[in-house]
Amino acid sequence: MSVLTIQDISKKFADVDVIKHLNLQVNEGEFVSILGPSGSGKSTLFSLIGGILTPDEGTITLKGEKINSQTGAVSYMPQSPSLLPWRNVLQNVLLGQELKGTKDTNKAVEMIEKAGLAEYIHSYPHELSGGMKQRVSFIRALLSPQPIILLDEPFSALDELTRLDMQKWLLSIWENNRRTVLFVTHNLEEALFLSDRIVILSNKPATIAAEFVIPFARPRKEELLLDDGFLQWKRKIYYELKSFME
Ligand SMILES: Nc1ncnc2c1ncn2[C@@H]1O[C@H](COP(=O)(O)OP(=O)(O)OP(=O)(O)O)[C@@H](O)[C@H]1O
Repeated sequence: MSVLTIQDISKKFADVDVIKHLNLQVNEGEFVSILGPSGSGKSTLFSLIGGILTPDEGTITLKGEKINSQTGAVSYMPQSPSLLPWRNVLQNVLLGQELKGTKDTNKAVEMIEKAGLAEYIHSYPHELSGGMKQRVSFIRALLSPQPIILLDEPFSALDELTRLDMQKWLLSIWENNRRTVLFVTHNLEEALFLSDRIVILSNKPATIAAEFVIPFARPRKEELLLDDGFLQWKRKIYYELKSFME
């Protein structure tokens, strides 16, 4: 069943077409990644879905309801963790639920413990590392009641090893929860490792240039990254991406 349906949306800034006639559907429990050249309109697309921007044309529908220009309908995790500095870890995790009037402290505590952050539950953001802040931010998104989570390059600021740790962690948490996720990344390997489906945006004006259903079984383990099948897929999508950058 489709959770998010984007129908024929277009967006211009001044006279420049940034998104043109873009169609995309995300199904219940699916993990879909969006890959595209820099400046192709990935963040603009997220701002449209999040209601921060209004499309010039087209419709964005969430579970059958039109959400053009509507903020708060989706759960959003930005590139840098936007934790409130005056709230501790538990209070930050509960924020998304509080805004929607549904608070489940026990579940929040359980998730924080599962994330290996039990001893930091009453710590403040300035006492956490970058990876820890991202975990808190992701748990908050995961526990928010909206039907879809948008993740905008959540690991881009992390070093390579922390990034791999975070990918493995996110995957294990997600495979146990199966929330519907739309994920933006520049990193092809990351998209392949995490996703059920990868969508490639064309250069500006952005439209869906190609789409791949990723067949690797779940749960996925780190060893997959070295598997021949994985490398073949990486090559295939790499050439597809490259053809849009030339
Ligand atoms: N508010 C705005 N006003 C004018 N132009 C804008 C605005 N926001 C974005 N753009 C332009 O729209 C295009 C797409 O930008 P966007 O940030 O969505 O791309 P992106 O794919 O997320 O880029 P990156 O991968 O580098 O983060 C760019 O050419 C950008 O300059």
